[in-house]
Parts: sequence; C-alpha cells; structure tokens
Amino acid sequence: MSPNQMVRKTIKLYYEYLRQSVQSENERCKKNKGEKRMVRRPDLQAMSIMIDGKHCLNYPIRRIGDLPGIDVGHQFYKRTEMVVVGKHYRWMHGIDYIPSSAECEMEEYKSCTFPLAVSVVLAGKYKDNLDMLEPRGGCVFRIILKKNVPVRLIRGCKYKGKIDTVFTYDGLYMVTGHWSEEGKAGFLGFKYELKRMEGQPKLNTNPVLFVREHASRYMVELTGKVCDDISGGQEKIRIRASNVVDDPPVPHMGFTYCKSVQVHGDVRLPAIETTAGCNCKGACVDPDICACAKLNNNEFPYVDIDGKGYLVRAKNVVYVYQLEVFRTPNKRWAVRSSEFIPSGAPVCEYTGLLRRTNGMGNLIGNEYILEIDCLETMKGLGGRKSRERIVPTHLDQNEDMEVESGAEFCIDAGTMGGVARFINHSCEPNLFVQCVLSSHHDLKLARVVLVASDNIPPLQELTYDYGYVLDSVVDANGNIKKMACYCGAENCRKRLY
Ligand SMILES: C[S@@+](CC[C@H](N)C(=O)[O-])C[C@H]1O[C@@H](n2cnc3c(N)ncnc32)[C@H](O)[C@@H]1O
Repeated sequence: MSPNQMVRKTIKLYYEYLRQSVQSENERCKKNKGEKRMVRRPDLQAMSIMIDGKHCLNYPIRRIGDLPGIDVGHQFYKRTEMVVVGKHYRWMHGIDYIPSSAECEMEEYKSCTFPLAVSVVLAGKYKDNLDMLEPRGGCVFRIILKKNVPVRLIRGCKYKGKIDTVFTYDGLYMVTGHWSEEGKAGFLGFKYELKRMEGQPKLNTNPVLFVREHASRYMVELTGKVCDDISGGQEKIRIRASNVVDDPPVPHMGFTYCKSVQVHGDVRLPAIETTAGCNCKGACVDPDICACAKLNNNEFPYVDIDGKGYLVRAKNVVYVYQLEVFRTPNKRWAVRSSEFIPSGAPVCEYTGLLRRTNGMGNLIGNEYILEIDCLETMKGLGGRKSRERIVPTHLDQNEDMEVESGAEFCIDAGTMGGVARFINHSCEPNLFVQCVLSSHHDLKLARVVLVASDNIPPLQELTYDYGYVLDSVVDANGNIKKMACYCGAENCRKRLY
C-alpha cells in the first residue's frame, strides 16, 4: 500500500470510529433522559480508540519534516484527524513537539536539544498571532522552535459551511529569527520569524479561500452552463450541467430524468411483502427493542449528526448536496458537488428502469446498467470484496439463497435515470455503493444509494468503484471487451474492464 493510501485508510477508519462514537453517545443520552448531550467528545473518543488500537501513523516514534502521503495542500477537517496521521499530535496546542530523542525516528536530529518543535498550526486563536503569509510566519509562546530544524506549518481557515475549520498543510518552514515582546494580554512572549523552505509546491491556501468564499457563487454563475436543471424540476435542488471542454459545448445528454426507480414494462415483480417498520415512537432509541436495528445486527445503521443521517459504516443492507454534471476531456460527463460532503453522508440514489438481468442480450454495450448484487457483495462472490462481520444475521443464516447465478435484477439508466448515471468509475473512489431496504426485505430488489466514503471537498469529482472483474465484459460475438480507465488514481488498474 502506498503512503497516500495508508493516510486515506487511516483517516477513513478514524471517521468510522467517530460516527460510532457519536452513535453511542446519542444512544446513551437518549436512554438517560435529562443527561447532557455529548458529555464525551466523539472526536476525542475516536482518537483514543485509534491510539489504543495502534492504528495511528507516525506514532509513537515521530518524524521531523514532511510525512509520507501528506503533500502540501492536504486538507484536514478536524484537529484529531491530524493526530491520527501523526501530522500534529498535540491537538489542543498550536505547537507540536517531540519530547525526547527516544521518540524521534530520525538519526540526524537525535543530537539536537529536545523538546523539538515539529509542527505549528496557525488557526488565529492567539491574540498576538501574526499570520502574514510569506515570508513571515506566526507567533508562538515557548522557545522550542530550533534553527536548522524544519517545522510543518498548517493553516486553519474558518469555513462557512457545515464544517468549522479547514486545516491546510502549507509545507516546511525554518526559523530565521526570534525575539521577545510583550503581548496584548500583558505577558512577555516569544515570537519567531519563519521562512518557507525553497523548492516546495506553491502555497496552497488559495483553494481553501476559493472554497470558502466562492464555491456557491461559482455554482450560480456556472461557467459553460449548458443546462439549468437536468432534473427538470424533479429534484428539490437544481442539478446544473456545464461544459467547458467542447467547442461548441455539447448540451445533449439523451436521457429522461427520473427521481426514483421505475419498473420496466416487461418485468413482473415477485410478490413483495411490504414491512411496516418499527414500533418506536418518534426517533428510534433502543437498538435492543427497535425492529429496524434488529435487522441490522442490533445496531442502527445511521447516526444523527446535527439533524442529518450519516451511515456509520458500510453495511450490506440499509440528497441534499448541490450536485453539478460537468464535461470532462476523456470520460464525457461527470458529477461533482459545490459543497463539502462529509464522510458517511448519502449522496444520491442510482435510479433508472428496473429490469431482469437475464435476456438482456440487446443491452450489450449499455454503459448505464447497475446490478442489484447486494447478496453477492455480502457473500463476497464474483470478485466482489465481502463486507465482513456485518452480514445481518437473519440473512446470513439463510443458506438457501441462490446467489451463485448472479444478480437477478438490475437498474438500467440508459434511457431513463437520475444524476447517479453520470458518476464515473475510479480505482480510488470517494463514494461506495450501499444497498438499502426500507419498505420491504427483498434483497434482490434493494435500492442502491451512493454514500461518501471520504470527506469530499467541494468541486472534487464524485466516483465509485464499478467493480468490474477484468475480462468479464464481452461483445455480441462473445469477444472480450477492454476499456481503458482514466480515473487518474495513483494505483489505477488502467482498465475499467
Ligand atoms: C455510467 S456511465 C458514467 C457517465 C458517463 N461518463 C457519461 O458521460 O454518460 C459509464 C461510462 O462512463 C465512462 N467512464 C466512467 N468511468 C470512467 C473511467 N474511469 N475511465 C474512462 N471512462 C470512464 C465509460 O465510457 C463508461 O462506460
């Protein structure tokens, strides 16, 4: 696994623990009526679980300088997120340091006098904090910054949306001078002049400012706009389409928008027993009593954070973002959001015509088919990666299910579909496919929702892994078809199929 992948994996795990911690805190508060909400901070709980479980990177032996897999411009959305990858371990403090040479990984610095500062977060919290960008850095309060030892500089920037602060890694700085000065609070403080080291990528504070100030305006004044709302008013939030790639811009998408799955005329659905849901009054509280939780191995699949539902972690069974369809140079259309999408948030449903997969010979070449292969995924069949441990028990025990033959139904968004039909494949995606059962319990006819697997910054392309097995796609003559992948991921498999 590459350092970048290690970092992503660690951050994903941290957010999974974070959502679990929010969930258990919510449940505890609901059970103990009158108890103050969130006594234990979920982010700190998640951080402790990561530390105790030895899931953190670059810890306890610490590194000075750049950390593998965290480049200039990398953005963090919580201070504790920086802790779990070893970027800035002292989450409460502006300066992080290595206390002794025994905790320092790098031989060349072992002879220095410790403690040794390794990173500085400038978040505008101190009254005397001067952040004048280059060449001067900020003001700090203890003499632990050393000449000739680089420090990582991370800039916090307030964000107007759902997250409080975005922390951007700005690169390595050297101390070029220091002096003492009486601060605004009347105490003597030490100030440092920091100079950014040569040869690093350009300062990356601009994307933060762009996101903060201009993303929503950008959506209003969308450059190259070819359609004001591809949903034709069906969705609450308009889905605009833009094309700055073609000249003249291609406006045609050749499909009919549908907000929900439509049953194809040829399909006779099996008799489905609809379910009434649980007997909880108001919000579901007790997972030992709630019928919905029982079907999910006695836990709630969703956690409520600020009144919104987030998936705790990928489940075998269980839209609100301003999405935009945009033209790409080599993948035709694609989808992105103008807003930050937090990890675990459901983004959109894959809609289209519900069809049977057999007898679909005439659909060879249809690029918009998504098989409802919930059960295959649960059992890890046909090259699918099984989601271990969390097969709901009532389904796991049902060994009679015919799963070897592949998915019985699929959603065909070729002529009719929603915005999800424009979401491309990536070998390192930021969404995952989640099957959801709500009004019935028939896995073959589950709804398919795409959920954020990472924190997704505004304007980043949304992608999921199509999960093709290589050489599994054939043409009408039975010849193997190959398609090049242009996802651009570091570990791209180079082929879609
Ligand atoms: C469901 S569609 C996605 C939307 C499509 N780009 C469009 O403009 O309608 C799937 C098709 O998009 C293209 N595509 C998706 N991901 C791709 C990738 N990573 N590399 C190359 N082409 C991709 C392929 O042509 C694929 O058959």
